[in-house]
Amino acid sequence: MSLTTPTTTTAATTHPGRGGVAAQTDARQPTTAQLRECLPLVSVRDLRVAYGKNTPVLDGVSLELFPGEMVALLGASGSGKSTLMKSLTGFAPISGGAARVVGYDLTNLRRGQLRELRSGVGQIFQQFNLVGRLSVLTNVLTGALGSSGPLNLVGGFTREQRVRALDLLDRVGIAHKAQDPARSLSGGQQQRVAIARALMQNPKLILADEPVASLDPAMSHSVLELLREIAREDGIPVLVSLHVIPLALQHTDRIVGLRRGEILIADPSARLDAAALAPLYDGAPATEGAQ
Ligand SMILES: Nc1ncnc2c1ncn2[C@@H]1O[C@H](COP(=O)(O)OP(=O)(O)OP(=O)(O)O)[C@@H](O)[C@H]1O
Repeated sequence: MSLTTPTTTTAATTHPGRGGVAAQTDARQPTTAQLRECLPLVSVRDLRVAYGKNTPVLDGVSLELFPGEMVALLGASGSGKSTLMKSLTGFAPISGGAARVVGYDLTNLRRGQLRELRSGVGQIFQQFNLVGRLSVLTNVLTGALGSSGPLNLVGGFTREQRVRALDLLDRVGIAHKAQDPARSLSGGQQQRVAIARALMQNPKLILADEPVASLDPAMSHSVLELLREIAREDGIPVLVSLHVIPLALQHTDRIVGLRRGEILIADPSARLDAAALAPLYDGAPATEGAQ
């Protein structure tokens, strides 16, 4: 199926948080059923992660991510959200279960495959992780290093890479800042640079660990909208951990809720509300947030 030319309407475009406006369907978006026809790009079964000899941080977690969907990972502090994200790129120790990520079997990687896997996964972090003294353009270009080798930063990037990086900056709305040092940008702009850098990798999957935790409400909405647009237009699944429930309800297709290392909730966002998500936080409404 083509994710760029779907013809039917979808309930996955519901935005329950937008002033109570009734769901609008968008004929350009793929339906959930269409997405499910694709093979999952992430398939995790009964995943168990334990640091050393400690009690497992994740125990029996199963999860699939399909092309084009944006999925929120919710849960109280310490529930295992970052650990789950890290485990998908081999940064957390898997001690049981099965995990297949963008075609690689994480429990049975051959030599060199971990680097290949990581180069196919775009990662977005709360603190943007840009090199502040380097230009915005160079920061985006560094996204190409995983596939073309570290010497390129010294030897220079190709004209094609520069054109692509500028196109990506245009796409995220900050091409006019291309030559500015990254540190001179606002937090929201820096996160857009980080997203452009991730796209420079030609990722098959994007993992965004609390990408809006340092941003004001308006910026949070616009960054999440950008990520959702990328998921849909490029067919890239985006897994995003969030602490603000209304943002998750408004901007994602599905919500996966962790409590103490186990999945408690896994439902389309349109079928959930703050009350349904309260058990993730042992009933405390602390994370409903004001955004
Ligand atoms: N490298 C590590 N070594 C040992 N324990 C760890 C390590 N990383 C995380 N943990 C533990 O794993 C548990 C889950 O942590 P994790 O960071 O995944 O939670 P989280 O849901 O992302 O939390 P937060 O929302 O606060 O970021 C915590 O008890 C934490 O102390």
